[in-house]
Amino acid sequence: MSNQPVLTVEHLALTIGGAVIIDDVSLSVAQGEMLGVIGPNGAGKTTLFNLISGVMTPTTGTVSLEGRDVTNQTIDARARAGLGRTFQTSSLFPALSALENVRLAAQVKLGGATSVLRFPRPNDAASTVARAGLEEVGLGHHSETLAGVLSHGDKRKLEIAMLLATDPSVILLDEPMAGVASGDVAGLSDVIRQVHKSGRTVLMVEHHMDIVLGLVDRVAVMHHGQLLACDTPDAVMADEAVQKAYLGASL
Ligand SMILES: Nc1ncnc2c1ncn2[C@@H]1O[C@H](COP(=O)(O)OP(=O)(O)OP(=O)(O)O)[C@@H](O)[C@H]1O
Repeated sequence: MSNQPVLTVEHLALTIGGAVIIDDVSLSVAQGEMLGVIGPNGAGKTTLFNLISGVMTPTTGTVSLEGRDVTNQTIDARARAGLGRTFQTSSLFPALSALENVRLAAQVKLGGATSVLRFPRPNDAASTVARAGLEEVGLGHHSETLAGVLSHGDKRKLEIAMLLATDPSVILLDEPMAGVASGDVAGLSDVIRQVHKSGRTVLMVEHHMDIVLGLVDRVAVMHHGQLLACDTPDAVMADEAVQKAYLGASL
């Protein structure tokens, strides 16, 4: 991990119909860092991801990627600049195989027409990238399995493989453990750990506190649209304001 910030948000704010959703949030994430984003329901975590990824435009403030202001850039332009994102809801094509799903994502990155071929040439560039992505998330043995019949845990891994096929330098994971059976959580967090270890910068919204605290370098705590704390897991756990935000629940 270097100290060079790869993602910076400064004085980010979003007001909708008079309601303040995000309130003056500033933070920066270093190259190769893994940052967890936690906070009670409705705290603004997903909205923060929406502002970073370009799904929403802030009322004020800026988002910069590798020192370049991308605040007014489209989602696609940010993706081309190296920002990748998963959503809380699944973004898979259930009737296509795991390999075909990742292959489509790879085709988008490689350029040219996207097409779904039942028998793609096995060694074209997109297939090669897709197979590597599936191997990286431990789904190599499921390449011909239809995405729709995979377990929730494997679907999440497949979404990560699709993201990897677009070769992002910064990855936003929005509640990757949502809906995943408890027995699959450890395997999925191993995959996320590996993705991070391979040098990518990762931001992750996650409600499973034990998972977050065990994976990340720092934790950002959102509360009522504000950034309450952003520090190491130990420092955040000891922070009184954070404890209060969780209504006295022990973290
Ligand atoms: N487009 C919108 N219009 C109006 N209010 C919105 C909009 N998007 C989000 N909000 C409100 O902003 C607040 C923050 O929502 P957000 O989904 O970012 O919270 P969250 O921390 O991700 O919550 P959760 O953990 O439940 O997913 C909520 O009160 C939500 O109702």
